[in-house]
Amino acid sequence: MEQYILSLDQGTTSSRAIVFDKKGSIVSIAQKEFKQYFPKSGWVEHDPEEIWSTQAGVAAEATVKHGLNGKNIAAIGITNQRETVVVWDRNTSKPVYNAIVWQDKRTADYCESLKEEGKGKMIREKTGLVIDSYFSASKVKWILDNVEGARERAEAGDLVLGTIDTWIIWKFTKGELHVTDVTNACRTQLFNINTMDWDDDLLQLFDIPESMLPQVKDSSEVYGNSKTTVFASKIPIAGIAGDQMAALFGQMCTKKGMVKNTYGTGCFMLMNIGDKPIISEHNLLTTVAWRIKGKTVYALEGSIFIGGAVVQWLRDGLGIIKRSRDVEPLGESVDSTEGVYFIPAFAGLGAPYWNQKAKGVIFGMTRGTTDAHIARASIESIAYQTMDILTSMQADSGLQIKELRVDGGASVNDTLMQFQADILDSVTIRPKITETTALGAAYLAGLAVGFWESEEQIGEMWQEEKRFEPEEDRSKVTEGIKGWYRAIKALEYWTTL
Ligand SMILES: Nc1ncnc2c1ncn2[C@@H]1O[C@H](COP(=O)(O)OP(=O)(O)O)[C@@H](O)[C@H]1O
Ligand SMILES: O=P(O)(O)OC[C@H](O)CO
Repeated sequence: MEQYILSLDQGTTSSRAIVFDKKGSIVSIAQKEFKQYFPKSGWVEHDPEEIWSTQAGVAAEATVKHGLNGKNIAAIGITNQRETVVVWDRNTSKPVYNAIVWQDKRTADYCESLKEEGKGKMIREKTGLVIDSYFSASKVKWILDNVEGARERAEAGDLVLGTIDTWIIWKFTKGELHVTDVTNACRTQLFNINTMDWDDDLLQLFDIPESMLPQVKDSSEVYGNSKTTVFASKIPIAGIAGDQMAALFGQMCTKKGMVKNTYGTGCFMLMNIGDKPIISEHNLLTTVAWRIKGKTVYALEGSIFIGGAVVQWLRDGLGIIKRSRDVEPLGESVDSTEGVYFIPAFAGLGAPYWNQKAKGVIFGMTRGTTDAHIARASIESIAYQTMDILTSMQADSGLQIKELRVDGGASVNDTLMQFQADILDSVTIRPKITETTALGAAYLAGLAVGFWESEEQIGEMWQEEKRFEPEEDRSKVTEGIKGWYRAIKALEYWTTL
């Protein structure tokens, strides 16, 4: 009976399931969006039961669609939106509150107070992270402090916590497994990336009982078998990774110095830095990329808040394009931006600037500026922001980047990809399969059950679709970069006035 790997990709706005064959090709996809809850300004929640029902639904749909059943599935790999956290009762499996999503800012003041108490250095050294409401720890503390009876129940050992991978596996195994992997654990802000274990000081600081924590596993191993009615047969669950780390693996960035950038709504860039964590001096995060057979690989990570979203703004805010893809011919209709720079800091500036007060600005307009120049400057802004992160990564790691692997919705834009190659002076490569997140989780699961034999074998399957070589004449590019830094400086100055 033909065998496949089923990859479950539980994202921020939708649950997806993709079936991969032995060649690493997609044979079937199913996707379902679910509801976003915004109970107050800055709060973002998901219903954990809906996360589970949509995920289970698409898992069955993707399998059946291709005429398969559970017996055709050699293993399940799971990848997920990171940091989002659920607290539930270990006896009834009922969540005590909605999942608090990574974007949720309700604990921002509490996090500020930790900074003021001078906890930043200790937390950075232990976790590789900055203090921020983005991570799970302060969210769990909020639930324990604000949901009636939660703290008592947690202290009595009745409540458990989990990132979304943990929640899905709990549901898939009917509460038999309470596990996570190192990539998800390291985004909770409770996990020490040096000792690779939960950290007592951090548990004490955030006031979270140890009994709530899942067991931390490798990213590729057989954790247990599925036990639900979704599939009649038992299927090994054999791979787990947070979505950005799964994408790094799916892009086969398995050697030190390899980098991927995902161009979605925002952009997430990760660089493989090998087997030792480097604490960033340029405001990047240090994170675990994966652990396979006990061997840990670390990554530096930088995120851009507004990436492809700038194109959505051109479409929905300015109304100068009808569909996202129209940005490309519009931007291509002029040879250059003619000195126009757009910094789309709609939600402040992320790494490496971390300027919360920054707002979007357009500099350098003349009477001759048209929608085409603005469109071109928008595309260039995505590439310039990416350059800023890569520059920091190179400085932190001492490694010179020769190629960038790309994926995500905006990576289909050839103008953007060529410009990216030009300003980085690095080859930019788009793979044949841009579903790299799901692919990474499939690879991790497939490796654990012997569906694929080795990383080397997988590396041979990985195929590029198109490569963009950098412009040889550097003069125009250098001028352009200088202008970007002037624009950034001007914006930073403006936020201090
Ligand atoms: N041709 C294009 N050029 C530039 N950006 C694009 C293009 N097509 C889609 N996008 C952008 O890609 C983003 C969607 O990418 P996707 O990977 O699906 O994002 P996410 O996973 O964050 O939802 C949108 O912000 C959209 O504006
Ligand atoms: O679900 P995505 O693709 O928006 O990814 C979310 C990230 O994991 C948040 O850190």
